[in-house]
Amino acid sequence: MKEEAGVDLPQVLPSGPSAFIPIEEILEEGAAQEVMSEALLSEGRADHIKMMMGLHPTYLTCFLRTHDALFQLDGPLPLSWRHFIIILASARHQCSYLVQHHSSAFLLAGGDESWLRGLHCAPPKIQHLQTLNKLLAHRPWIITQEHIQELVCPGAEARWSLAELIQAIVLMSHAHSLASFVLGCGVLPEPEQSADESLQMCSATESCCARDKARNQQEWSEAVNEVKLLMEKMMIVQQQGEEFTQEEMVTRFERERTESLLEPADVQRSVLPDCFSRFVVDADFTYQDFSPRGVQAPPTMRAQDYSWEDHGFSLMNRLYGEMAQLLDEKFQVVCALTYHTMAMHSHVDTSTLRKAIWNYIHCIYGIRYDDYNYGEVNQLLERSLKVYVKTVACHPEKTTPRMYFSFWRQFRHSEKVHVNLLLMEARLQAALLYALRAITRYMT
Ligand SMILES: CC(C)C[C@H](N)C(=O)O
Repeated sequence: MKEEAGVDLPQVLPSGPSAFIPIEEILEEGAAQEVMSEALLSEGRADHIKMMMGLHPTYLTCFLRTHDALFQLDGPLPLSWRHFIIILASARHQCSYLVQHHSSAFLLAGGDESWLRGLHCAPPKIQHLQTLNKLLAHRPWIITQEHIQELVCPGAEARWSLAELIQAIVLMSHAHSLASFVLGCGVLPEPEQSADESLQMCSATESCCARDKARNQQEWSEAVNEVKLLMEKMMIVQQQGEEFTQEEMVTRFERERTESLLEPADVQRSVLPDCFSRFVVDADFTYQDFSPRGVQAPPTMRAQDYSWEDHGFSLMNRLYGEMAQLLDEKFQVVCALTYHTMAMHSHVDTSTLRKAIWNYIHCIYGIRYDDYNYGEVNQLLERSLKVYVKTVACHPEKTTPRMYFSFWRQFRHSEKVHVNLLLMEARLQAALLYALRAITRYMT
């Protein structure tokens, strides 16, 4: 952690949408946008998540379409159930923002108050989702057709129809990845929510705040050089015409993956507060599996064998057509999102960098692209960025202000939020791919 020691953390922000980003910066970049004004007009105010996403209006429009479809349109599951499923999913990542928001929405939708006492008070049918919830959140590659069968097979007590199940799967994965966004961007509770959790987070920020201002000058010029260096590397990567053997490509993928597994993980276990533990079964189950021989890597899924474009989309299109289209559009928008900027530079082609981030997240989830050279991930993503990305994608509850401020010190906050958008969508797609693959196997 030596390289992080010199990071200056800004003064604590007492209020606003994020503990990491000054409110002025969010308003300046986001508030003028049309989508934000629409949200303000229709609901009287924009919530913190929307304010943060409002930094990227094209994405926000698309996100809201999916979000509205999940909670407004007809569908097999009653509205109160949908909110309850979100509570179960976000509790796995200790995301109090989402748990609180959806607890209120659950009651507003006519949900039975007693369910909020804990999972054991909900009907057995919902309780049966807990294994899938756990696997989707932490180790989706383990999901098999048997998990699907247990829930949908005709003999099963409190059986799930495939249409219901696919909706539940989308809700759970949506919540897990949104929890990554909330915790990765330091989103603060809404004024009406109780602030306990985030207060803890703020005091952590505060405690490592006071630093000597004079040193900033020198750090800034170092940071400026880092951007230049990164842009040079991007040019080199773009011009590289080198061909590698398939073995070499696989080795490079494995190298990245092994390194990512060795990043400091959440070995320290803390006791789960009751507001989450009542919705969580097997709280010790997380991304990493520490077997007696060390850390176990997820098995590889080759994108050529199962990809969103060629397989996942068409299956989802059959089972939950409208959602397949919306998700597809959201994936395309997030992957194409660019302003051609890099910190203080403009007119830059950032595609290699954005692709490296996306592919790194899929790599952490065991998904390998045959035609991608993972050496690029190594060249373009600095270590502190990798630590942040892995933490937010796999253990978002462990994100600290220090991690947020350590990477890309010279970049704009909106660019770090951009990283979070890539991160949450890549994570969502990875989880969906494994679940859909299991459904395909169940159906054939
Ligand atoms: C994540 C960032 C490096 C993205 C960059 N600002 C762009 O417009 O493409």
